[in-house]
Amino acid sequence: MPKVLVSDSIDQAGIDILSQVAQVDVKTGLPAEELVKIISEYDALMIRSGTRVTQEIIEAGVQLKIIGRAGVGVDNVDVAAATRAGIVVVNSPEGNTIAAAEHALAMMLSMSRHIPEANESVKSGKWDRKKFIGVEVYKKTLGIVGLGKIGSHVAAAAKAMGMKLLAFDPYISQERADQLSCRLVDMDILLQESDYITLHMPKTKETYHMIDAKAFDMMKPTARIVNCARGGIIDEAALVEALKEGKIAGAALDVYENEPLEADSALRELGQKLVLTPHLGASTEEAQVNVAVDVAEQIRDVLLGLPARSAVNIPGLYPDALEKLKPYLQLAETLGNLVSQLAGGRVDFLDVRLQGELATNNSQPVVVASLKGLLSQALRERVNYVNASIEAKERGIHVIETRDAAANDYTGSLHLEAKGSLGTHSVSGALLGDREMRITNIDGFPINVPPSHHMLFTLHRDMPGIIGKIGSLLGSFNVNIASMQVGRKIVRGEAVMVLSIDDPLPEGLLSEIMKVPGIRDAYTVTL
Ligand SMILES: NC(=O)c1ccc[n+]([C@@H]2O[C@H](COP(=O)([O-])OP(=O)(O)OC[C@H]3O[C@@H](n4cnc5c(N)ncnc54)[C@H](O)[C@@H]3O)[C@@H](O)[C@H]2O)c1
Ligand SMILES: O=C(O)CC[C@@H](O)C(=O)O
Repeated sequence: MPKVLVSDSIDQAGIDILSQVAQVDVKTGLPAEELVKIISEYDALMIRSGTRVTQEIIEAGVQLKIIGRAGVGVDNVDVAAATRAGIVVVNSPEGNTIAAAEHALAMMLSMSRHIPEANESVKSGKWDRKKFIGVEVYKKTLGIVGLGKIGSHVAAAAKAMGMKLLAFDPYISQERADQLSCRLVDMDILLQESDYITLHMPKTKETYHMIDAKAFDMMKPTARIVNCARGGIIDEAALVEALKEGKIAGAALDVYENEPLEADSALRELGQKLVLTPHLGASTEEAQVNVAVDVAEQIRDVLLGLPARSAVNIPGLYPDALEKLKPYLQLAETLGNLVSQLAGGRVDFLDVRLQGELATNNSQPVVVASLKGLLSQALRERVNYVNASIEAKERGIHVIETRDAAANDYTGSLHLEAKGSLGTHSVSGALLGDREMRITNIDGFPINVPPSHHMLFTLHRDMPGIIGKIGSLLGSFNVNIASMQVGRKIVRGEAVMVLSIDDPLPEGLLSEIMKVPGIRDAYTVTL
């Protein structure tokens, strides 16, 4: 039975799903050194934001097949290292959207009405009403940075509260912004015109310290900022200064550069102007069930050999889409493997031509499968759907993808051309009746053969007697021919012969074949 380690607290609904297929060990709060020591026993790791999955942990996880992040942000996982190691990383992109959006709104309102301090004051026996005069959000301008899933929900709710909306998101269309009633502006305008600013983008090189001293200088002295996205987007030292100097009126933070927030952080000293919560954006009962179930189901599926629907490092596929694509994936792997054996050496360019229905659907996995097949000769079981693209890139293989939606004789077909150190070779293939694979072309010669485990290909001159000679030669070495086909472009010109044979060619037979008059080349392939 596979083993799953759950290293952060996860809703029981997720544990129940995992327990159907695996032994589940829940060990929360492990120090990194301890995790490195035990991870080699596990096939899957399930985390929230509390565990940092470093390269060291990934390298120690020799059995790991999947890392599941019960939440959105995977910035606590070294995804590049996981990809290199062929480990799928999955998340739950939508499970906590509403929870995080509602938390941002709650922060905005509680900051505006001094709810944390008023609550503390009443509980300490006071009845102070003058101290807690707040401000309304109605008719105020809200600047939303990052108009993705959470930002969009915030926009809809804020609009309903009567706020005017600005948005900055370099990757969002004008049309989407219009749908959400947001005026798409550049960041400087958003900083200058907003009464409230709420951050909902990922932490990237681009967004790290995006809100720095310069940004605070541009903001209104009455402005308030909320960060329920990621620590590090706001420069905390600059925020402390901006609040102390009255450059802005208030801030509310759920996330921090270092979590847990240091006990002596200057942020803890800022009183009423700053509302702090300990990364609670996703902490609702509903969201915790959503993310736990979403990620546990994906871990279960991957352990059962099925694909994950929200993998961040491979193209995700829903089961029905996969069911349709599966025979093509097999075809692509077979053709990739075949063309690499025909190429016989280093491949520098792989031209992947998708035709018919393959050109119109989400066929990125077919390209990945072609690369997996191509690299399988060199890397064997080390190459998989997760790392095939990265391995190809690291080997300097340029992939050119072309699509032609016009159907030929088949509903969908695939053509691979490999250019390498020993020349150029190409293969085409298609499916017969949805499932049966056919090789339909080799190096420009039309054929129609099912791939088989052992195959012999010859390039020869199309002339009488040659097929008989090859047949007798194989018979004299006791090699049984399962099927044989010849493909030619013109009569008595060049031709290819493709033989499916029951066993590998015995030693010495290939050189005998090469001696047959008219044979230009001969090679064996194992698929
Ligand atoms: N506090 C929490 O507990 C909590 C919970 C859930 C999500 N989050 C965080 O909230 C953030 C948003 O999550 P989401 O689900 O909405 O993600 P999303 O991918 O749906 O949206 C992110 C948006 O940010 C935009 N963006 C990227 N770079 C940008 C840039 N330089 N400037 C402006 N916009 C940029 C993207 O175009 C996208 O529209 C993430 O950082 C996520 O980790 C936090
Ligand atoms: O695990 C959590 O509670 C936080 C999750 C949140 O930060 C996310 O990115 O989904």
